[in-house]
Amino acid sequence: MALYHEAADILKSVGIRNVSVKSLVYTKKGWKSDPKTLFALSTESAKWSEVLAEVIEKSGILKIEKQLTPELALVLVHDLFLSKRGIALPASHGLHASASRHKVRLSAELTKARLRRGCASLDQLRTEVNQNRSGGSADAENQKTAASKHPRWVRVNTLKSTFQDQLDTTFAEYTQTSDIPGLLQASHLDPDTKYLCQDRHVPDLLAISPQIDLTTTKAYKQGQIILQDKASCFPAYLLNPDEDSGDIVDACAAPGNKTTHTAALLSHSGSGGKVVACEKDALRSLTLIKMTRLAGGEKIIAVKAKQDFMKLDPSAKEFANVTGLLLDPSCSGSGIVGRDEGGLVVHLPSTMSSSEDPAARGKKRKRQNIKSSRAESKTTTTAPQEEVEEHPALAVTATDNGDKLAARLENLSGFQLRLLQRAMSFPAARRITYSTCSIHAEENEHVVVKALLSPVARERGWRIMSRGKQVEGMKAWELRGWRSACDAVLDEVDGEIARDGLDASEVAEGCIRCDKGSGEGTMGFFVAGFVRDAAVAGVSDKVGSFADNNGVAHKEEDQEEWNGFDD
Ligand SMILES: C[S@@+](CC[C@H](N)C(=O)[O-])C[C@H]1O[C@@H](n2cnc3c(N)ncnc32)[C@H](O)[C@@H]1O
Repeated sequence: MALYHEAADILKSVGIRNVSVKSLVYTKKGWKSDPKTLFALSTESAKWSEVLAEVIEKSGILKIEKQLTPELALVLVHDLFLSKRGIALPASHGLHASASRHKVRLSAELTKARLRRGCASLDQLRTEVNQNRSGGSADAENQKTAASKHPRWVRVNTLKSTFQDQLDTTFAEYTQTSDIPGLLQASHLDPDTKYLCQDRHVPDLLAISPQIDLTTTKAYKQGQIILQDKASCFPAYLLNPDEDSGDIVDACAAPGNKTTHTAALLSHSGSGGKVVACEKDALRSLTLIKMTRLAGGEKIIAVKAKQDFMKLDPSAKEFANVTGLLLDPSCSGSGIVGRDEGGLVVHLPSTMSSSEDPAARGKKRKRQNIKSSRAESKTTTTAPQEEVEEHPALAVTATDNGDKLAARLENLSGFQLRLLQRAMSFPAARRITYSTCSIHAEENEHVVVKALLSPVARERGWRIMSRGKQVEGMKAWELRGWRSACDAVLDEVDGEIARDGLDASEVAEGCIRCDKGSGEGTMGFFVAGFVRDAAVAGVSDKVGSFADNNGVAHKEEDQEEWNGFDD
């Protein structure tokens, strides 16, 4: 029966790829299981995962039942104890047996987990779980701490509403708090009261108590509010469209959070410019179109669906008025913490690594996705609630060893650098923002410095947008780029290429970082801005190929297909 395998796949995606259960179940066609049943099992198992992960881990069944991935164990154990009908498979089925033959041991662990949480009965535990208050053990407490550091971020979509309107309607019953730690503490102590906090850096942004689900509200359904992590709002805000802006290209746009944010800012700038939103992936292009419509952005956003940004011709007439570009390419996703958009966190029981268990290594598994899940699912993650969909195939995982990680990061940063250099070749461009939801310097400061040293940047006069020239909220943001990471690239190229007056500390100070798990309540993120003078913009260029740092020309056809991790 496919139900358990499919639910396990969904939990894996929620945990690793930061996609919501709802969008996974209802946007993908071809599930063998009934979508309603699949949604219910996945959601309930995720809700119970904090308790069940503890139960499964302590029972040790993953060491015995090699065919069980942590996700499969979660959904089976969920139904074994918590579903009225039990496991919906014949008792003789292998999956049924792999869980039920450990029923006594699992049941004992469930009782202990319940007692650790001070619950006299399973019904009481159920109430606690439903109220998202099931933390109890040290492990669970650690995981809960991570989750509780993330409020739910809400951007008011000013294409459709105003901040004040939303305060007066959707958030009328909320109690205001002055900062994020205050919001999280109040939400923890008093989970029945709704709290909010107006953001002090980004306009039209607010944080609310993590346990609140806004996806059922009218404002959410009508696109008046968008669930978007604070850090993810930085790129459009840093780009700072003003009355002199022309058009803005969003190079890697889907699902469209930053596109619609840019469109809102541009429309209020009074410039009359439009946003050209480019997305290579066909399926994600559909999401982008949907989000554009929902956000009321059809008039100002021109979607280029299934369009590879590298294949645009920057010198084409249609881009003659492009003064800004927002580049938010696929990345390792190492800054993402994986919470479902409905507020769900998937906690997975840990298991032996393949190196500890040679028998598990070469064992042929029936399904490709199950093959990789054991290793990958060792991470338990919590996360932002924005609309996200990813291609996780090449995402960096917690289990990547040093060499593998370095190779992946090198591959990714090469791709990111090529996109950035291409952005720099738009003739009338004066501002670019480059961002990733990665914490790795290779994808961040290294790309920035290499881009600044590249021929296209030098010929066209691109500089880092210094902190002093940034929009107020970004200037005020304290966490900046890593100077040592900028130095590392400059030291490497020293002697080969002149530094061209690049000052590592100025570049690092211009870069903006967000730490996941900090008191700011954001995911891990990086953004940098590039500027050049209006007088320099307009210089024509030989487009279609440009030299990299080593003088090697990259032609469009050379651009490697990349399916990294996309937020
Ligand atoms: C990090 S996501 C963008 C998230 C988006 N900016 C948002 O905030 O909603 C990266 C996106 O870039 C797309 N992409 C990757 N390479 C591309 C390329 N060469 N041209 C256009 N889109 C590309 C991916 O398919 C993915 O949808």
